[in-house]
Amino acid sequence: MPPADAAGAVDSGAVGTGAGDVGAVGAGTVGAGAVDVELVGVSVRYGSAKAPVTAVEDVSVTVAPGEFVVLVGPSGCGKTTLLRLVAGFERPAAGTVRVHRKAGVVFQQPRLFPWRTVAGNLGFALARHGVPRAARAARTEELLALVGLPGMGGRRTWELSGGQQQRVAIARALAAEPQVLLMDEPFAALDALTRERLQEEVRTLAAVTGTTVVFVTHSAEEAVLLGSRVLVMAAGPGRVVEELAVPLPRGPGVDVAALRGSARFASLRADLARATREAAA
Ligand SMILES: Nc1ncnc2c1ncn2[C@@H]1O[C@H](COP(=O)(O)OP(=O)(O)OP(=O)(O)O)[C@@H](O)[C@H]1O
Repeated sequence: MPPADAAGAVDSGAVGTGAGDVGAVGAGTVGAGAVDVELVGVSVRYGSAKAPVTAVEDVSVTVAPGEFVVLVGPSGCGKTTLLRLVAGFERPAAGTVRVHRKAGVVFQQPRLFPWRTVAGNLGFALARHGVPRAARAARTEELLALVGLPGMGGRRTWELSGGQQQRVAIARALAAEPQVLLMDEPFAALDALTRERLQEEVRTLAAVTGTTVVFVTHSAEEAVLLGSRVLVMAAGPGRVVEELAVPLPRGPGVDVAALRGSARFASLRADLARATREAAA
């Protein structure tokens, strides 16, 4: 992801358009049929005209409001490329990308401003989002409470653990009140315990707030735990080859530890592992 996006938020309903596509969609509206994200026949090419690399080819995906869609697949199959398209950081060579509501991005690395405090980082994002100065302190506290860091606004970012920094990055993305959260392997750099905690928090947060999430991971366990739907991709060129619905319970009352240990969870994870093995073959 480009450093220019260090603040981690996409300010408007991002729309990438390619050759022969249709027009833009404004932020803050939900299109007919209640779709938040639409990719139709999308291809992305990198490289030069003489030596093009087709990163993804003819991908069509729709994401409904409140869905938690996870992209999995082997390295190089185009997961990040699809997320970057939705974020508006890439333009398709063919096909259409429409994002009907405001999107925010969380990267693998927190990318916080080290010269600002935690509150300073969030205040910057709130200011960019147009929140008046007088309202920023209260909103900062609300965001910190939401990600499990109440009262931590005065801390320097380099005083925080990796997990705490990533929580701040999630709070920063939430500062713009996105209805669509785009998360690119956000927990990949964290230790196993912190990762599990944040998985549970994001799972609950998405269910409670109704936020739509598109999430990239390499982990079948993470995909099944978080996703209401998992899209399995294959490489060469990148494409979606299988889709798995995950009918597991969600929301604040769910015992996620028990869920992880359940036979149903194990069976879904095995189904996904088989599908990703086949995709990589
Ligand atoms: N800026 C770029 N220039 C040239 N090729 C690129 C660029 N970005 C990605 N690619 C190529 O596009 C393809 C898809 O890359 P992408 O990063 O989307 O895959 P990925 O599934 O997210 O991979 P990983 O799981 O390793 O992060 C790869 O072949 C990659 O080498």
